[in-house]
Amino acid sequence: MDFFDIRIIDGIDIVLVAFLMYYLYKLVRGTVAINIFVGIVIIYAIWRLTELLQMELLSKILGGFLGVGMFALIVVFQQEIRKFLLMLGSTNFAARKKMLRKFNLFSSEKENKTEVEAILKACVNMSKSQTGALIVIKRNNSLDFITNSGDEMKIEVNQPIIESVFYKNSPLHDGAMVIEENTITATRVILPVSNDRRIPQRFGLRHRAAVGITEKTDALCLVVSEENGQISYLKEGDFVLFEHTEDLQQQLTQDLN
Ligand SMILES: Nc1ncnc2c1ncn2[C@@H]1O[C@H](COP(=O)(O)OP(=O)(O)OP(=O)(O)O)[C@@H](O)[C@H]1O
Repeated sequence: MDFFDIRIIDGIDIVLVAFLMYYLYKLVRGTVAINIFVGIVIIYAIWRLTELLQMELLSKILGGFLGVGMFALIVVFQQEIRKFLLMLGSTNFAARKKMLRKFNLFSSEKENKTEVEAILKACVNMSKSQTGALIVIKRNNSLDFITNSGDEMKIEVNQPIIESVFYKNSPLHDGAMVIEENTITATRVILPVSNDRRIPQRFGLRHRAAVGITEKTDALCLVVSEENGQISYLKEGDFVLFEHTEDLQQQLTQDLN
C-alpha cells in the first residue's frame, strides 16, 4: 500500500512544516494578523459554499477577491513577512558568526564586549531612585532605522554616563538609548510601539516601545519603570522573567554572546 510507504524524506518534510507553522504562530500570536487570517478563512468558506449553491454572482465576486489574494496577503502581512525573513536571516548569521569564532577565524578582529555589569549597575541605581530608562542593545540586526530619530553620539558604555543621560532633568532623558558593541550610539531615540494586545494595560508607552523594537529586530531591551522602579528585560517581543539581578546579568551576557 503506497499510502503507508513513508520515506525518511517525508519525515523531514513533516518536521520542516512543523517548524514553519511554529514560526508563523510565533509571528502572529497576540497580533491582529490572527484575526485577519480567520477573516480570510471565513471568506474562503463562504466562497466554497456559494459555489456549491451555485450562487453565481456572489461566488464570482468572492472568487475574484480571493484571486488577488496572494498580493493582498503580501500587503496585509507585510510586517510579519519582514519579521519572518529577518528572524531566518539573523538566526543563520548568528550561528555562522559563532562557528567562525569557535574556529578562531575572527581572532584578528578586536572584540568589543558590551559591559553588561556597568549597564545593570546603572539600571539598579535608577530603579532605586525611580528614574525611568529605556535601553536598546544591538545584536545582529542593524538599528540605523531608529538611531536616525534621535541624537547620534559615540560614548563608551559606563555606569555614570548611563545614569546621567536618564537623570530626570537631563535634556537627553526622553526616549531610548541605543548601545552597539559597548558604545552608546544614540539617545532620545523614538522606537516603534507594539500594538500587541497581550501587553497588560498597566504598561505604558515605554514598555510598549521596548516590546516593539524587540519584536521587529533581534535587539535586547532593558526598561526601568519610573512608576515603580521595576527593571524589565525584553527579548523577541517578550518579557523575560528573572528573580535577581545576578540572574539577569547571566541571561543578558548569554544572549549577547
Ligand atoms: N515610542 C517611544 N520610543 C522611545 N521612548 C518612548 C516611546 N514612548 C514613550 N517613551 C518614553 O517613555 C516615557 C514614559 O512613557 P509612559 O509613562 O507611557 O511609559 P510606561 O511604560 O508607563 O513607563 P513608566 O512605568 O516608567 O511610567 C516617555 O516620557 C518617553 O521618554
